[in-house]
Amino acid sequence: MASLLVIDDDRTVLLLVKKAFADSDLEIHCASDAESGMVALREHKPDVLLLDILLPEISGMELAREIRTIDIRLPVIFITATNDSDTAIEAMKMGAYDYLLKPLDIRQVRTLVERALETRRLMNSPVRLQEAESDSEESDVLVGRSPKMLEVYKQIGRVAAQDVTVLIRGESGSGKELIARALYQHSHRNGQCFMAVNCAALTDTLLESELFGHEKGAFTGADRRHIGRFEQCNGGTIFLDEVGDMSPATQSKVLRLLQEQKFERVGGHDTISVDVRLISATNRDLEQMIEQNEFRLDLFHRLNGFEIQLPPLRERSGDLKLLLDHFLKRFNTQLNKNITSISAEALELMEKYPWPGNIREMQGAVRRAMLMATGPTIVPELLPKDILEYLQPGSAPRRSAGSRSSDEGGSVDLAEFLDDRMSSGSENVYQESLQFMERYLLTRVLRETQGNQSKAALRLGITRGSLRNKMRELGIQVGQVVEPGE
Ligand SMILES: Nc1ncnc2c1ncn2[C@@H]1O[C@H](COP(=O)(O)OP(=O)(O)OP(=O)(O)O)[C@@H](O)[C@H]1O
Repeated sequence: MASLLVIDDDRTVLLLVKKAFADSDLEIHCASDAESGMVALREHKPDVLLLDILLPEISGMELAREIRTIDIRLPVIFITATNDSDTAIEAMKMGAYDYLLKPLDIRQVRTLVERALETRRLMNSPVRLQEAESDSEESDVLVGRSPKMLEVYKQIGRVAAQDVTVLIRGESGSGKELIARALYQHSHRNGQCFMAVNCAALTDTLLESELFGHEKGAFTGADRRHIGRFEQCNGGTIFLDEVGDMSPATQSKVLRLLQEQKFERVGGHDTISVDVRLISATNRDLEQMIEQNEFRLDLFHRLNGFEIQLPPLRERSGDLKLLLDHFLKRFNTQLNKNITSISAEALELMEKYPWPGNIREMQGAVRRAMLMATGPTIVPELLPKDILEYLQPGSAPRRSAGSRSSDEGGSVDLAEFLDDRMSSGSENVYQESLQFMERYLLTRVLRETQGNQSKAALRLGITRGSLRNKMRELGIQVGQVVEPGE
């Protein structure tokens, strides 16, 4: 379980932080002075530290320096009451993750701590190349021993320790982020920060500010100075995912950063120098984008100090079975299941399917099949429709009135459904569960009444109109069969 340590003598801060994470399972430890803070740090080994810059006996900055000798990767967020830029700059230069101004804003605390936790996770969970059979829960494993993946591993080994930019190319879901993390972990910067930014996930303005930061008042809503990722990650490694999605303005700024290691915050005049290694990734055809003037050729050359081409899953001969075993093992533990095998037919279908979404798609398919399985074996019916339809169009099993499936909400599957929603991080579990149960209830009663809606409404004790509305809302159709709809 992730944990947070707060070192601050101000009780209102401690209370606010506790309130901010009251609904989460984040473990929170508090200390009100440097000495007990150090004891708590050694004892609890937190993932993120919130540290008051003005402690009674020793300044937070000095304490942070000491802490870095114990855990150099610990993201430290300073809490300060003064909005003077010197303190902020000094803190950032020391390698602080970010800083928060008093009075604290609960949402800001939450967002920043969550981001810092994600950074910590990326830095700390090692990516192992799969050599042995063993699987450790703590690390992400790059599974695969196909000749093409062995070539990728060799390339990682060749380039990781060199301080050059790396461009990872490959289809969506093929593992580009895992490769970036493996490069980082095998580099000499592995004691420093690693941050991942998805360029496609943010609007142009937000991305520029996310990467380079902004000054207070730079644009509407910029109510304080924001330190960008490049500044936060000085000395470390930044992974720019979907790099083909940057606007021309951001492309120019990243180019200058790569040429001179310098930039200005949005709306700022000070030039900031940083030393960051850039790893980027894309699934887009950058050469074509260059021809169409959508991507800068000079930036392409700068990003492409070394290129790693990640093959799609369908070209990794033999790896599908290894990945399957890996996911079975992982999800059996996560879902508390005991699925031990896959039928020959289901394996054949999976081997023939081209997996356009690559490993991410396959991982999702295996997880879903395992959630739905009631026996120890994965059989074709448990695979997604796309896979069944690919080889035998029209063959995806229709769920007849007599069949039971988890989509129908069989009561025995409610626990599994909840497992799925909770582990997916859904924040709408109540509504989703109600719908799941309603779908089960309605399909079950309609089946009993052979699709007769008047009789079903009577049995349910609701009006025909309400039943019809509910059926429409839940996508339940009554024909020859009663189908729950997807
Ligand atoms: N070789 C592999 N072995 C085990 N798991 C893998 C492997 N490759 C990818 N995965 C898993 O598949 C999922 C997708 O991987 P990842 O996010 O690295 O892909 P990506 O290429 O960066 O995707 P996108 O293009 O959408 O950003 C992740 O959960 C990752 O852990």
